[in-house]
Amino acid sequence: MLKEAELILIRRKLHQIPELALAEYQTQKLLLAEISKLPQDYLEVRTVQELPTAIFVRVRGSNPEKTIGYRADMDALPVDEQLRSSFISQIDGQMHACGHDFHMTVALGVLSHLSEHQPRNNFVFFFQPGEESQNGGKLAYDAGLFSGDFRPDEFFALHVNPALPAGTIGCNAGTLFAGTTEVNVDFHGTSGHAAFPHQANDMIVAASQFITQAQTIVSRNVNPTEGGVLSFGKMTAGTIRNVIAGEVRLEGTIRGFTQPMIELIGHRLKEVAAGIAVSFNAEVNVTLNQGGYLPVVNDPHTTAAFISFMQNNSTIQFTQTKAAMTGEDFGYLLAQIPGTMFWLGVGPTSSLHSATFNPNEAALQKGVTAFTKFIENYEEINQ
Ligand SMILES: CC(=O)N[C@@H](CCC[C@H](N)C(=O)O)C(=O)O
Repeated sequence: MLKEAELILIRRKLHQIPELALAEYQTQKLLLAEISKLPQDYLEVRTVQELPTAIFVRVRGSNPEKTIGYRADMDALPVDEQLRSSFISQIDGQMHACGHDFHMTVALGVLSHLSEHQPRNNFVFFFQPGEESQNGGKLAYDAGLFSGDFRPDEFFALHVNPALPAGTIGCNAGTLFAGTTEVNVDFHGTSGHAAFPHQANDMIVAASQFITQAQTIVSRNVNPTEGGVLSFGKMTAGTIRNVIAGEVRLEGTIRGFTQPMIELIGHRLKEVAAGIAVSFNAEVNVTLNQGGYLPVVNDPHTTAAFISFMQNNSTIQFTQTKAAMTGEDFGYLLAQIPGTMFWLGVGPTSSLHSATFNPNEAALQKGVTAFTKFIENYEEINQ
């Protein structure tokens, strides 16, 4: 079984090679190398053409009644790391700022335990490309990659949480994460000389009005007791200070805890865009893409068992959480296969997706131990 120092080393190696969605080639190579070092007696490792950077590992149970799935996402973000360490990202402008290096390492730790202690049930580990975008979980499911021996009856996954102390497990029944929809808004007007605005159609002004009006959707259209989010994280416009920009693109995300809420925000966004198009005599196109980012809804049965175990184990710090506006394409998998997503505390550190996100490595071993203990107990109570 991987020791704590080995887990930390693997995490640091992964941290140095953060790759974007569906391009996790070095990451896959490193994981395959680590998996090949484990006892192979009960393992079957699979890579597939349909999702080339994914890895599936099946652990054959001794007396199986079901197959338990465990998913760890692999991709990183286009964030320029601002930390100083001996294991800083070696890929310019890319960083594991969402903790997926932790997710993969904990999965390897659990897998290494099971490779030495054959479980009663079968397990399928899914190292998943493309969580931050491209919905790799949905791609895998829709391509039929969870079929036959590789079909889990239940699915588990974790996400690191900088607001919880390192090693603390957090979870709640029902909705854990919001559903999200990626939104692009393209403005088409007419460029021109900065000195002759009356001869151009300035899309920076139109987009600015649009953003301001769009902010009233959450404050005026969303029921405050239900909540919703509309954030634009990227705006692309212009080339130089003295040329009026005729084209602008906004890229953002819509979040809500229910599908109707996500649809309401998307619908109002289109109405605001139509109004801006009329008032600026411009073309404004809104594109929405939800993909697999459905709300993450924890199954009552698996989640009750998970919470009960974590709450009643004196060696584990557990906290009940509330639904968060983070998104996850694990929501798509949980809509097909019942299961539980939970938080692993890695704090204190700065927020997920920040360039100074520096999760506490003490959480690695604690995460592995908590989940392996849960599995042992889960197999006993389900005999
Ligand atoms: C845990 C986490 O941070 N997940 C991402 C998921 C991205 C969803 C999608 N690409 C979108 O932006 O809508 C998140 O940003 O919450």
